[in-house]
Amino acid sequence: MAIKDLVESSIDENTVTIFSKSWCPYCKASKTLFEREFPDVPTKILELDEMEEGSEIQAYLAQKTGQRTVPNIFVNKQHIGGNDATQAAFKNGQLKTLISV
Ligand SMILES: N[C@@H](CCC(=O)N[C@@H](CS)C(=O)NCC(=O)O)C(=O)O
Repeated sequence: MAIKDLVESSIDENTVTIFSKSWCPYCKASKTLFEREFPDVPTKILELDEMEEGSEIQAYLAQKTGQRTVPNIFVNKQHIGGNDATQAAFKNGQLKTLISV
């Protein structure tokens, strides 16, 4: 599958999509937040460091979102951003609202 299709289908087919790296502490914090607060919400986690196409996916995401770092998180097809943005969106209630859409 082309990189663009892989990324776009992941975003389209899951309520929450987290582009992550397995060793990344910010990614761990975001994954823990979704596991704890939204355990029943369909969530796709792609560990880019464990995928052959990981670097290409990261490059495509940078082009698509302007964000080069992981985690790079989407909720209901909307780009949220990294861990800082995700934690802030949780605290102010936006994350719950977006998930419920
Ligand atoms: N403030 C960012 C920090 C993200 C960050 O620094 N991520 C590191 C990994 S822990 C990263 O993406 N480094 C570049 C890379 O791995 O290519 C956030 O909240 O998401």
